[in-house]
Amino acid sequence: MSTTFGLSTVLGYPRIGGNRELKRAVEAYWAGTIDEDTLERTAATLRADVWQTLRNARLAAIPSNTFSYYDHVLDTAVAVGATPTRFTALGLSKLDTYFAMARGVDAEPALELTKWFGTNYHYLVPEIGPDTVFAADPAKALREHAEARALGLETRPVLVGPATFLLLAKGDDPFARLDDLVGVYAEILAALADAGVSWVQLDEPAYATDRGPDEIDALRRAYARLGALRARPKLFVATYFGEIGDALPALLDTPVEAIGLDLVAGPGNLDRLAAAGPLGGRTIVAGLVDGHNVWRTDLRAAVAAGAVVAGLADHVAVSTSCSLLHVPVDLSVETRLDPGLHERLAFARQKVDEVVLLGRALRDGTAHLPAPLPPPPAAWRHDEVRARLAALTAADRRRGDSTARAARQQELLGLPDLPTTTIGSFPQTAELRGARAALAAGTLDDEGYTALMRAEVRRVVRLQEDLGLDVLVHGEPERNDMVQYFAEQLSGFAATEHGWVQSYGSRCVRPPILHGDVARRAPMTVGWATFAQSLTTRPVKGMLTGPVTVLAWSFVRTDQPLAATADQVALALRDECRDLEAAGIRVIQVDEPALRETLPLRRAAQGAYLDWAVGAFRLATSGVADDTQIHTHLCYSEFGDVITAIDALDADVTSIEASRSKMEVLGDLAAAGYRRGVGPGVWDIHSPRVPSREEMAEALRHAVAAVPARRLWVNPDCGLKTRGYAEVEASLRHLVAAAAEVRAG
Ligand SMILES: Nc1nc2c(c(=O)[nH]1)N[C@@H](CNc1ccc(C(=O)N[C@@H](CCC(=O)N[C@@H](CCC(=O)N[C@@H](CCC(=O)O)C(=O)O)C(=O)O)C(=O)O)cc1)CN2
Ligand code: MET
Ligand SMILES: [Zn+2]
Repeated sequence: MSTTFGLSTVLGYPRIGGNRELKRAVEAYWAGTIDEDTLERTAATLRADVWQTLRNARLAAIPSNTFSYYDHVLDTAVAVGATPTRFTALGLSKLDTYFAMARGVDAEPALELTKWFGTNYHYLVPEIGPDTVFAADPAKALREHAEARALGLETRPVLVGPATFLLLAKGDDPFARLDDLVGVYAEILAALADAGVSWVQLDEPAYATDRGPDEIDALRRAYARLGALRARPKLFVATYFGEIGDALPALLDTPVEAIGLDLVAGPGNLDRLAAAGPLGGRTIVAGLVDGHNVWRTDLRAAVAAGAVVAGLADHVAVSTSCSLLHVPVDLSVETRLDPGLHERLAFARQKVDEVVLLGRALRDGTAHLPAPLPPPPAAWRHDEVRARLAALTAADRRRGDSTARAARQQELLGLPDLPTTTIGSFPQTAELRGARAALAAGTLDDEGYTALMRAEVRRVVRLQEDLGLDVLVHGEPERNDMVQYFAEQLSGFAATEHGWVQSYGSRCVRPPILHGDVARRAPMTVGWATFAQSLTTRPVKGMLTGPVTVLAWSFVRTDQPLAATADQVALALRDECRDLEAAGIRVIQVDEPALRETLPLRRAAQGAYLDWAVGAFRLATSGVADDTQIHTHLCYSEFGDVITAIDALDADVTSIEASRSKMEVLGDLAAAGYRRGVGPGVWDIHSPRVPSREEMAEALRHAVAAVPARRLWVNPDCGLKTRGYAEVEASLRHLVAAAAEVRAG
């Protein structure tokens, strides 16, 4: 059994498989077409593949327990016995109880799903209260460790650390339960030690966000206590996603044997380490390879940073900045990427090689490092876009007075109080996805594809007219994804063929790669919007994705400030808005669901971010006349921290996720002086449940108490693409009826 840490490691690796095998297996299990054994066999194969890949790459220290059927925070909840009684009471098998927490069942809504720090990964929020009875259940970690051992590998089990686990939980003061929870972690550590585990990784990324002195003290106490256990594995506390400030000296006060620092998102961690004084024989695990972006590492700069760490610590290991969960699996299968781009990229598999290379370079010197990259291709530069950006003035981000705009728009649109609408997408059926796959495979031509999509738009418009919705959408059938669709049409972006990344549970995305200056080649959505508008006399909402969200859900260039890149995207969208307006579209929605997601974790950096984020949105939307109504849509977050920014977007109408938080956001908006149109979602579209007319009417009555009816819109929480038609029709029928009922008073 090795007791040194090893020269190189990764904090985690993608678990979905190179071809999304996990998605297919899990969805098949849910559909009842495979049984638990078959699912379990697929999962074991995927785990073995990952371990063998890491071993073959000669990675020194290999993690385990990084696999998950749905989410690693949920796995940790299970490991500490924190399954809420409302789920244990269902009397299901262990696996089905797990999936019930993740997805809900008829009788019980799922745990809340929310953003994992600043990423597009979503975790399930543990529900912890004074009555939660913690109990150690190390079965999964033990099993994975044993599986790897059977392959001849000694691995390091990974768990979310106790402090971060509670800081992510919701309920009645979860953090007050830290002492109890640490007791359970002690039992888990003892069980792992019994099985011969020599190192455990406990992840504490919550300390990259602002934490008070009490929370930092609590971290110190927790690890002092775990460190004092007699029979335990060595402890590696991994932090990531930024600078951890005072949490570093706190951890150094404890006996933990290794500390991981993100030196990509948190370069200041290096100064902090230098100021920390003697490191007492500890291993510092230097996160030098970016786990959250796809660019190849500047190996010479990374070795230099690693050498600084080596000068401070007795032992250094090289690692990724965070888990590789957030990047695609393997670049080598991308055969259609431009060679000038391909050579600049590293996906998870390639990043493992970089980590190994860096570990060796720190030990043996830099003689064997590959040559540095040539400068980026000249064709990535777009001088016209740069000149346009340089010529912008404040007036380009300003529209007329919003109250006057609202009056003018109402005159033209003639909508009732409590107008009804949807957020954009209608169900992405197997037929639609199949048609897109056939188009890509060359078995369906452009004309055939367009005809199928138009037929779908026609169907969706008729359905909305039949349901009696007031502002219609075309349904987005032609979009594979709300970001990728635009990226595929803009210059400056590349799309991958297989570059899937887990977003939540079995749902994946293929984030495009934004490598050069962004420019619009041609209108991107006008044909679809005008086709839909030609089918109805009701207004059809044009549908675009905003600059912040395009950046957040892409892999973005790092050679210029994000603000500049966002403005380039905004200019392309500005032109699109104008073209939609010129084509007779009177309402345009520019979605910004990621506005809150990319808010910097530290308050000190938030103001500057919100300035450029709001500025880019306004640049995109201020080119239209005052009588064109601009909507925006926000979801997947708590919006308390960004309410002022929402107002500053200067959209005429904001639809916002609200059904699970019981319309709380309306009070926040009113308090911040928000006087624009608002559509708090009345239907939680993340669940297959069909809400009744009564419950939506009830939510609306709540809402009219906070917002006058003429400013209140009625809509679901988000788009309907992941739902089926049966639920969508029934729910929308109830939604329209609820609006009519509340309108009638
Ligand atoms: N980028 C992004 N991030 C987001 C969201 C979002 O919409 N987009 N929404 C929030 C929640 N996250 C989500 C992430 C993914 C999905 C989602 O539905 N993903 C789909 C894939 C969407 C897609 O890319 N579809 C493609 C490819 C579909 C596909 O799998 N095709 C089959 C073949 C088609 C067939 O015969 O069925 C294949 O490639 O094997 C298309 O429609 O063209 C999935 O995992 O199933 C939903 C929400 C937050 N973050
Ligand atoms: C994640 S926000 C989704 C907005 C988009 N217009 C849709 O309806 O799908
Ligand atoms: Zn949404």
